Amino acid sequence: MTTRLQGEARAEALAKIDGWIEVEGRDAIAKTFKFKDFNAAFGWMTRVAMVAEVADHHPEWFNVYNRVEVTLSTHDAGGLTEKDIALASRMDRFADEMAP
Ligand SMILES: C[C@H](O)[C@H](O)[C@H]1CNC2=NC(N)=NC(=O)C2=N1
Repeated sequence: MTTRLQGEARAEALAKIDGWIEVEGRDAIAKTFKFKDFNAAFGWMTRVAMVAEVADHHPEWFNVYNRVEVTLSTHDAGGLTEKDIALASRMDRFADEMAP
């Protein structure tokens, strides 16, 4: 069972990902991604969905047109774990690959 990130390990993990904020009142991280248009946003979501399903670790997200608001937390652990950091990294990498 994955354990919640705390203390130094948490700080180190958060330092590895860019642009993610800690959600107030909940042990989770969040980031808003913006794309060229809806197709680009949905294409990115599709790529993320594939790796999320394989990892059995799923994002909470909300999409309108070219914007995707993402929140990551590990429900089973009741907070932020390495699984969230790993998914956040994949999301960032996929978004970078789509940049013009
Ligand atoms: C039963 C199933 O494996 C669990 O509910 C998985 C599915 N996806 C999940 N996603 C997230 N974000 N956190 C979890 O704890 C989680 N658990």
